[in-house]
Amino acid sequence: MSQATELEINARALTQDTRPLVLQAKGLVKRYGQVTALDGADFELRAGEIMAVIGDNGAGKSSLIKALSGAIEPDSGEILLDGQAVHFKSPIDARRAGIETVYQDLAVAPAMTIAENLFLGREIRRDNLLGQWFGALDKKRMLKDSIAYMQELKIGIRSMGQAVETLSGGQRQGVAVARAAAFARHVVIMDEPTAALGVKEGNMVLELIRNVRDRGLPVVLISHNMPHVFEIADRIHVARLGRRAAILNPKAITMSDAVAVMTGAMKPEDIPAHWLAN
Ligand SMILES: Nc1ncnc2c1ncn2[C@@H]1O[C@H](COP(=O)(O)OP(=O)(O)OP(=O)(O)O)[C@@H](O)[C@H]1O
Repeated sequence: MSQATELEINARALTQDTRPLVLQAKGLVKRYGQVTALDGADFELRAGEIMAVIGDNGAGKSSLIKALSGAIEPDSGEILLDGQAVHFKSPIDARRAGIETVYQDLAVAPAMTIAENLFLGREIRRDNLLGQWFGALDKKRMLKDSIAYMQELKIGIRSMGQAVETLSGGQRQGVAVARAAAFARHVVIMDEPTAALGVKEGNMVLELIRNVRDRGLPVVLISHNMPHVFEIADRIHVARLGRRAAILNPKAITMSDAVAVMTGAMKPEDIPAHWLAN
């Protein structure tokens, strides 16, 4: 082994990330007839990080995220949450396990208020006979909790009683992110959360994603927007041909380096060691 390589390996070992793995996938395979969407895909997410997932069209990003969030069942491979094997048969299973997903097409109910949206499907019942027998809702408590969540995430919305349809795109996305952050116990997955937004609104959502991470929830962020990825990601998972081509360190590379790995212009075996994240 050359001295340089040995030094590089030692330097990497010294800075090895020791934060626990929250979510992990090993060798996921998913076939649709003749098409192999996932071809032995690995994935990892550590506590306290934002992991961006990038890849060309058809690279298997959505299939990976769907497997992690219970929307599809892989044909083979393993998913581990906090080191324990999990088998999600539906998105409800993943939610119960503490994984919340925010989809691109905004799963908010426009005619309902912000507070109602935050608690949609998880309403708090009154802690008395009316609640127990007739399912009466504790609206006061939900309103109070909504205000607290939105303040914690620094989302500036004046009234929680406002219908979501009266909000801007960025604010709506904020409601969807806040809901996920409020209920996720382990992981928040976001599929292109800034795709439909203008510059200012996109930046607001990026700030929100940082707040979610800083509150202690690791985030998986699928995005085609390279500047956003480089602005916010701690590490970058590159999906290619149904596999993980590399985990890159955004602080050590340029956007065109990432694109080279994404497109295959840079082969995984040729990637310089200093481009890689621990
Ligand atoms: N339900 C499905 N039926 C058949 N083929 C599918 C299905 N879902 C995905 N595929 C195929 O699997 C491959 C990977 O798709 P996937 O959507 O995971 O990629 P992606 O990286 O998210 O792409 P994009 O950026 O275009 O959304 C593609 O060739 C796609 O056509």
